[in-house]
Amino acid sequence: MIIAVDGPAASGKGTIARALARHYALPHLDTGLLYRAVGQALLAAGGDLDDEAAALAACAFDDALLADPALRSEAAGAAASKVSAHPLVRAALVQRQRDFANQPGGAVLDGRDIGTVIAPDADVKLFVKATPTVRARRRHTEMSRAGSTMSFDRILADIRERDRRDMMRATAPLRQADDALVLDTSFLDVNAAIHRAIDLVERKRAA
Ligand SMILES: Nc1ncnc2c1ncn2[C@@H]1O[C@H](COP(=O)(O)OP(=O)(O)OP(=O)(O)O)[C@@H](O)[C@H]1O
Ligand SMILES: Nc1ccn([C@@H]2O[C@H](COP(=O)(O)O)[C@@H](O)[C@H]2O)c(=O)n1
Repeated sequence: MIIAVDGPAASGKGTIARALARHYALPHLDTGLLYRAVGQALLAAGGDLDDEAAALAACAFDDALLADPALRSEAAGAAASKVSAHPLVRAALVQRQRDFANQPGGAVLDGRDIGTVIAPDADVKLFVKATPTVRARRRHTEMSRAGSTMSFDRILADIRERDRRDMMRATAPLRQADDALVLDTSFLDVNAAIHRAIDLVERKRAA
């Protein structure tokens, strides 16, 4: 079974994708990490995030980079959002993601274009969303716990900017697949969101 989980930043899609992978004993790929690694590799090489050729070269990053905790930072997310708009970068990362999705037994992938581009024939597609304010509050809590002093307002502005960039880009923009099931987590805690996701998968499988 292939499960595609898409949605905007801090909507909870990673939390849900990991839980679904555990529940169904499937491998999981956080595809955002790939774009974060490209951005990080490019910056480490002194490159410009707007330079598509340099960003393409950074797609050959060392996989050890995927374990770097620095990839989880807001700065890495913002860099990822910029390099991910380059069509050549997206093209360079497609096959790796499709191979992961199509492995025997299936997989869970989360990102922005899983249900629309990477795995358009996925058995189940979830589109996870929450209001920008709720997402910013979650991110603020997460970052404060990790020692960050970034203000709520700044995080909210970053989230809005990332949404705009991800939705407006020409290639593989963030959008809900026509056959995706929507899961709004704005008023659900983590456990309730996970239960709802499992329920949606079960209903889809039974249909
Ligand atoms: N339903 C929920 N209620 C409260 N907090 C949540 C909920 N879902 C996730 N969180 C928390 O919100 C933060 C963002 O969640 P998560 O990393 O799953 O989002 P994401 O959509 O994968 O983000 P990104 O796109 O940046 O990778 C985490 O700190 C997570 O623990
Ligand atoms: N399938 C994907 C996944 C991610 N991106 C871009 O990467 C940025 C970081 O993603 P996170 O999920 O780790 O927050 C995100 O803002 C997107 O620009 C993508 O384009 N496609």
